[in-house]
Amino acid sequence: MTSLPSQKQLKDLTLDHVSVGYDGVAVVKQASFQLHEGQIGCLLGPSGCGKSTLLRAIAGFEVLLAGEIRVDDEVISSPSVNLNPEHRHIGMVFQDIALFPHLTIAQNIAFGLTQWPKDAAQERVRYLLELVGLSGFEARYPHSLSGGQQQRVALARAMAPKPKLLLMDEPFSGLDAKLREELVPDIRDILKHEKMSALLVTHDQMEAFAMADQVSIMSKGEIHQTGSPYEIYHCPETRFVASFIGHGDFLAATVCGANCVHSDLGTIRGDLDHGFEGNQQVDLLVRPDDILHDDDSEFVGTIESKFFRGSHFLYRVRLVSGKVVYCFASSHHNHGIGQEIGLSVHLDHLVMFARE
Ligand SMILES: Nc1ncnc2c1ncn2[C@@H]1O[C@H](COP(=O)(O)OP(=O)(O)OP(=O)(O)O)[C@@H](O)[C@H]1O
Repeated sequence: MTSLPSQKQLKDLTLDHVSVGYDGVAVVKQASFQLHEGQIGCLLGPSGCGKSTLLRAIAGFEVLLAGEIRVDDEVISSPSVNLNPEHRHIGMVFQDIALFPHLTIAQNIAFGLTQWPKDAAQERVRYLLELVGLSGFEARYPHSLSGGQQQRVALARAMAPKPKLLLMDEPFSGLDAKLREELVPDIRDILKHEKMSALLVTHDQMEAFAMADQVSIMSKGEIHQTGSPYEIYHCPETRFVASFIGHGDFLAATVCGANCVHSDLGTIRGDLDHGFEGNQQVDLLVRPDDILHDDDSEFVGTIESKFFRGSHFLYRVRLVSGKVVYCFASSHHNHGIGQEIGLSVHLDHLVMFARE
């Protein structure tokens, strides 16, 4: 596979205390993060938290109420600057794909290449068709392609003019789960092969983790944390991040010494780097994979409901204290609702927050 000479690539996208809103009311507040050359970033958060609004502001479709957006050292958006979207060299891929139905696949991909010499445009289309695995489809029309194939064409079309940055708004949400699972790593590989900087919007954490180098977690218009998927999962900085990612629950606990807490599920040990003091009341983060079904444990709970997940069950268990936690158990251990099971907690690193 040959690569055409690349044009000037993005060094840094910087969002500096960006506020965006409608009718003067901010729905994105003081958002800051940086995306570096060749990185894939992701805005992840629940519906209505402001992800698309922020993406639209980066694309130039919304005027900022406050803050700055910079590409390299150039301010492209601020309350007094709004560089025209066409001059930002930013490509976009949307959930609804929106290919031109009356154009062939090759014509769709060539759509943004009208300024290119004919030969170079044809070579670019040929290269991209090969890159997205659709060589031989050039003369077909969009309606004759599957949803996944159409989304590959949409990606090729957005990448064709070699934008500095690619913005992707829920690009996989119209596709079924199986197709999504195949397409997400493929698209990541394509972006990485092209060294394309990209920013994805999604509310699906598995998609975010599979695709992105860096994830920004948003809630109610604010970015709570930006970090690698590993940092976000293992070192959540706010309660929201802790509970939003990976079904986190909190156990009431009391610090009982260096690297140890007492809880409803006994004494739990693990690295503790938050500087909490002895006897301090805390909420300890536990996830379903931290709590194991353990017949030998003296700590028991009552199964309130259960969900079959193939290789394992997810049990919802009420502890003696009344607190509800979730735990995984092998699907060979099939317990009934109302039954008591023993539980033990296994944590390497204690993530906790001072009790409010
Ligand atoms: N054109 C608009 N005019 C007024 N309010 C809007 C407009 N577009 C979005 N909003 C509001 O701004 C808030 C953020 O919306 P936004 O679409 O950015 O969220 P989101 O996180 O992308 O949500 P989803 O995942 O559901 O697409 C919501 O309360 C929404 O109702």
